[in-house]
Amino acid sequence: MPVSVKICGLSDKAGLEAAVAAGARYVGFVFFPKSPRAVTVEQAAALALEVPMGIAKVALVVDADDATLDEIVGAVPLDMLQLHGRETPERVAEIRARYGLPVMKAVGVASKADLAALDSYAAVADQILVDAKAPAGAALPGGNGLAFDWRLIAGRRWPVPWMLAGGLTPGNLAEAIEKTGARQVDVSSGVESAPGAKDAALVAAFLDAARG
Ligand SMILES: O=C(O)c1ccccc1NCC(=O)[C@H](O)[C@H](O)COP(=O)(O)O
Repeated sequence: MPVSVKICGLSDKAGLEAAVAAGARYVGFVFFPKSPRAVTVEQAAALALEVPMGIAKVALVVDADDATLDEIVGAVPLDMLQLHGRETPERVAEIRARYGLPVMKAVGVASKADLAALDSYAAVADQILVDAKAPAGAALPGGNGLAFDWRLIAGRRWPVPWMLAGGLTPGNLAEAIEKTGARQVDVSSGVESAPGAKDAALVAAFLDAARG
């Protein structure tokens, strides 16, 4: 079975077209103003209209309040919310109930101590994103192009679908899949020529690597 790919941090039509042409299963829009990949609600709404049926449109938010989420969900046709901040399991459940959209909770992993959180979130979210933990003081809570030690999650499984993220590239994807058993993967920096600029050739190479 092929590995499903999410291309995150799409902010222009060219990047989106590259992800669609290459065969991405999910496309992600980042609603975090400090990010080089940030989109406005208007930009995301326009991009979302270009996404063919069958490709899930994911809004990535960081500790968003209800007013912010109301605005995004009201304007952008979405298939999933990705929570990439310090949202508690209770807040995850609240957002899921309020918007009626599947919710994927990102959990940062740097050491064994971080693994318990994956179980807690897997009990309330529709999917979990197993990502590298952002370094202390990092400007961004994700999208830093850093990998974690994949051996930490080797053989681990959760009761919901999960995605592997963090520092994936066309060059290391095969090893990451082999070591973790991931059936879904998420990438942003590893398919960019500069922060925020998706590179069509790298996107295609990443999807090729996912197909094995
Ligand atoms: O990409 C961002 O700028 C970003 C900002 C704030 C929170 C999360 C962000 N990105 C998350 C991702 O793109 C991915 O879900 C994941 O962290 C993998 O990123 P990368 O290591 O760059 O492939």
